[in-house]
Amino acid sequence: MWKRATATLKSSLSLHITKEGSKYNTFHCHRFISGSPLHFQENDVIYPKHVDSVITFVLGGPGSGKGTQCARIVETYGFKHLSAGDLLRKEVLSASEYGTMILDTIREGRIVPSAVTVKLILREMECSDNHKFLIDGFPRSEENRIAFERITGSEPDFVLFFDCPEEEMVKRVLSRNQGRIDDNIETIKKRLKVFEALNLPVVDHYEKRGKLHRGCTPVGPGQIRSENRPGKDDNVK
Ligand SMILES: Nc1ncnc2c1ncn2[C@@H]1O[C@H](COP(=O)(O)OP(=O)(O)O)[C@@H](O)[C@H]1O
Ligand SMILES: O=c1ccn([C@@H]2O[C@H](COP(=O)(O)OP(=O)(O)O)[C@@H](O)[C@H]2O)c(=O)[nH]1
Ligand SMILES: [Mg+2]
Repeated sequence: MWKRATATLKSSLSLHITKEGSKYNTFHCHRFISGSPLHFQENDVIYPKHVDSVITFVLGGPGSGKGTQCARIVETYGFKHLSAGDLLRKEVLSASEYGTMILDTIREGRIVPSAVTVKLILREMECSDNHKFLIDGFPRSEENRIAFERITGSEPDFVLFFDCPEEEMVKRVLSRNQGRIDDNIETIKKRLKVFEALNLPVVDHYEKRGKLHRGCTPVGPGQIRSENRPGKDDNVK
């Protein structure tokens, strides 16, 4: 799966690179400059369809290896990696009016309101010179997905889904050692429930749209195994 997914990414990339007259990063979101408050109007569309960025959503349960694989994709393909969780944690550390709400939500393993998360993602996209984005850990619910698609007026080009046995995810999160407030057994149990109830419907949605590329990462650090070739481990690089 991995080679297929990256080959598709690569060919899409060269298509985009050779497309004449493309205008990357010409987001019509000057209202949303870095540091601005996180307010949306009901009918805001701030990322019009004609913009030629490559958007890849990276989904999977807590500890499935999203962040790890994103770092490798960045090394190899030069995408800009945007981790929704990292952006939310950064917002907590800033003087944001939403800091307390975000922290409480993360502590309880729930999902932050879509308007806040979408705004943080778009703010980063706007500031980047890159036109290829890996959006890691978002959308986490159908509500997230619908909000992103409504506000940006676009769908992702690809969706990568890292499948991993629950037991392995729990083991990895408990030994992650990043000092995260939600990496404890109580919160993990809640996150896994939320993942199943709210995130898997997003995965199903993109599978039906033919955009989903599945992989699994239960085989050791930095490795990924293709579900199409069981037993044949495949280094990402
Ligand atoms: N294939 C793998 N095998 C074993 N451990 C892994 C693998 N991929 C990632 N890890 C480790 O598991 C933990 C969670 O990985 P991470 O990439 O942060 O997952 P996610 O972003 O999906 O929560 C990290 O400590 C990471 O080093
Ligand atoms: O789009 C998002 C991404 C993350 N989160 C919150 O941030 C936490 C940590 O997310 P992250 O992606 O960092 O966790 P991971 O899956 O990588 O362990 C989640 O459990 C949610 O509470 C959220 O509300 N919306
Ligand atoms: Mg992560």
